[in-house]
Amino acid sequence: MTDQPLVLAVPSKGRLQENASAFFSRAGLKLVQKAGAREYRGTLAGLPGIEVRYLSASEIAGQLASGAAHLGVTGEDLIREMLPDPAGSVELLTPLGFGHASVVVAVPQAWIDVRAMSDLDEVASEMRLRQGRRMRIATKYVNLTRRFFAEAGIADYRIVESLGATEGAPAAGSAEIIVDITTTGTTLAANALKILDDGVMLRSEANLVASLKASWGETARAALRAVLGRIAAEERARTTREVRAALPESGQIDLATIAGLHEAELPYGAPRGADGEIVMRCPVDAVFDLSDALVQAGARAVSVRRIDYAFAAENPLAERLLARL
Ligand SMILES: Nc1ncnc2c1ncn2[C@@H]1O[C@H](COP(=O)(O)OP(=O)(O)OP(=O)(O)O)[C@@H](O)[C@H]1O
Ligand SMILES: O=P(O)(O)OC[C@H]1O[C@H](OP(=O)(O)OP(=O)(O)O)[C@H](O)[C@@H]1O
Ligand SMILES: [Mg+2]
Repeated sequence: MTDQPLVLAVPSKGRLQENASAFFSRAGLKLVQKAGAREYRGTLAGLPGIEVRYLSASEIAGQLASGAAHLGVTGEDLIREMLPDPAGSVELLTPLGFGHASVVVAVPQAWIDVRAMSDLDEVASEMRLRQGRRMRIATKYVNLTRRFFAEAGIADYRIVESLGATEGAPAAGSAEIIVDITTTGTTLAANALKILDDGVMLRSEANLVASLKASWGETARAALRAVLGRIAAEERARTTREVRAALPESGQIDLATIAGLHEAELPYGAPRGADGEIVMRCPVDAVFDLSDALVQAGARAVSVRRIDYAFAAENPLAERLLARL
C-alpha cells in the first residue's frame, strides 16, 4: 500500500471560508494555493506530507464520511445531517468558535396558538382530518428533521426537500412549516416565521473534524501530529498568560501553594538562586488573582504577557484520535 499524504479539506467559499483561513494562520499553518485560479488544491508551507483541498462545507462533510479526506473544517450541522453514523465515522476534534448557527423548526407567525412541538402535533392531526393531507415541512435537513420529529412523537407530516430559500416555502404555498439554519433570525423574521419554543434541533458551530474512514498511514499520522501540535500550541497560548516576577528579597516564597490556588504551573520549574526569576503560566481568568497573590507574597516586578505559541510534549488532540484508529 502506498503511503498517502494527509488530505486536509478547507472551506473554499461561503460563510466558513474566511474564519477557517484565519484559524489556520493563527496556528502558524500557512495555506499555499497552487497556481491557477481553478486549482482547488494546495499545501501547507513547510509541512510535508499534506495535501490541501478547497471544497464547500457540505463536500467536506461528505469527504470526511467517505474517508477521501483525513481532516477538515466544517459545520457540525452538516456532519449530523449527512453522516448516517457520525460517532462511528468521524471524530469532532475541537469546536472552532465560529460558524455558529442553529437548526430550528419555524412556523408562520400567524399561527398564534402554535408555540411548541406538541401544538404542532395537533396541527398535523387536524390537517389530516379536515383537509385529508399531511402537514408539509420544507427543509434540506431531511435526516435531522426525521429524527427530531420522531423523538417528538410526530409522524403525520411530509418532507418537501428544499434546495434554497427555504424560508420562502410557506408564503409560496409549497409547505406549511420549515426546518432551516439560522444565526441572526433576520431571514425568518423577514418571512414572517417564528421558532417554536422547543424547536431548536441543534446548536452548531464549525469544528475541526477527523475521518475514521480515511487510510491513516505513517505519513498521514506524522502530518497529523505536526498539524495538531501547532493547533494545540496556539490554543494553549491563547487561553493562558505568562506571569513573571522577581523573587522576594528574602528569597522565601511558597510557589507550589500559590500555583495550586490559581490553576498555575511553573513550566520551567522553580527559580534557582537568590536572584532567580519566577515564570508561571495560568488561565487568562486567573491572571489578576495570581498576580495579587505573588505581590502579597513579596514577589517583585510582576508582569503578565501574552504568548504566541506554547508547545508541549503532550498532543491531546492527536492522541485522542490516534487511540481510535
Ligand atoms: N447563518 C448561517 N446560515 C447558513 N449556514 C451557516 C450560518 N452560519 C453558519 N453557518 C455554517 O455554514 C455552513 C454552510 O455554509 P455555506 O452556506 O456558506 O456553505 P455553502 O457554500 O452554501 O455550501 P453548499 O454550496 O455545499 O451548500 C452551514 O452548514 C453552517 O454550518
Ligand atoms: O438567521 P440569518 O442570519 O438570517 O441566516 C440564515 C440564512 O442564511 C443561510 O442562507 P445562506 O445565506 O447561506 O444562503 P444559501 O441558502 O444559499 O446557503 C440560511 O439558509 C438562512 O437562509
Ligand atoms: Mg449556504
